[in-house]
Amino acid sequence: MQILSTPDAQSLAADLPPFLEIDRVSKIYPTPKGDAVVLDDISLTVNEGEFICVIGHSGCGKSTLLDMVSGFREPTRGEVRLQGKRVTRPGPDRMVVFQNYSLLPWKTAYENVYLAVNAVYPDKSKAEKTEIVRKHLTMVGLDEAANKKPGQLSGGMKQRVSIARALAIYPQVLVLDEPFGALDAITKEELQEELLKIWGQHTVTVLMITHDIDEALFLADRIVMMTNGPAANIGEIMEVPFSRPRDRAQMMEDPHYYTLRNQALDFLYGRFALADVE
Ligand SMILES: Nc1ncnc2c1ncn2[C@@H]1O[C@H](COP(=O)(O)OP(=O)(O)OP(=O)(O)O)[C@@H](O)[C@H]1O
Repeated sequence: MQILSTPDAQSLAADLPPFLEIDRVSKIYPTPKGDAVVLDDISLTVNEGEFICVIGHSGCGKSTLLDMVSGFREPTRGEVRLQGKRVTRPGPDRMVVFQNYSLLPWKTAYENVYLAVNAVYPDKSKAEKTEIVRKHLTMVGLDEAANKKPGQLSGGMKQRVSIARALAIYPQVLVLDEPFGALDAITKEELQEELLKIWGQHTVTVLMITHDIDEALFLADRIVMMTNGPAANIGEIMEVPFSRPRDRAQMMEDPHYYTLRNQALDFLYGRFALADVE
């Protein structure tokens, strides 16, 4: 506040590009039956440090959209910019956590994280890299399991390793593609709380796909609700007004919670319900 009160600082802030911009992005896949327009003219601006959840029916193009932020796919039209710089390929400033963990099965939890840190920070000393790995495994509560391989870990523990690995790179943006979709309800709630704690400690902007409205309401600052494909777009953006740190029980006692929940349900199962498929 103080800093922005000087005219110079004000004009500096005004000159800065938005943190993350999805600017009139469309994605068209060529198919044997002709071009398939999956996403049509999507625009979204995300502030630094925001937590965004994206919801929408299966196949509407959520992964395609976030893949264009992570750089795994290129927009057919439009562009994604991070701090004014066009995204054209994956990079360590944007880390992704998938539902299926994608850990190397023959490496321990420690080694999985170390490999990523070593690949991005080859010039750091071994002691520094070890410190980063240890710190992030501790952060996700995995000190004890550091020397176990993925096959010896539960689904929740594997996802903790994936999150530690992504954050150990110190990305600016963390893309989470249904990270808790395969977990049981209790583990999922535990990991949601840990994710919020970690997000509070790191300066990281999160974009997360979920099918779970309660998860989105608990985690997000804004929920981006997508219309159905083909040619999907953003149908509505819901601001989630609950203060942080959030307390799940307290939130669920707030009548406003149910108003928002019903609004999201109405969007998905009323206005944008999927037609019955034969
Ligand atoms: N490489 C590709 N070529 C052609 N079509 C594709 C390709 N990749 C994805 N699609 C199609 O694009 C559409 C959107 O897929 P996408 O995986 O982005 O959806 P989604 O909303 O993430 O789905 P889900 O919630 O089931 O993961 C789907 O109809 C899918 O079949």
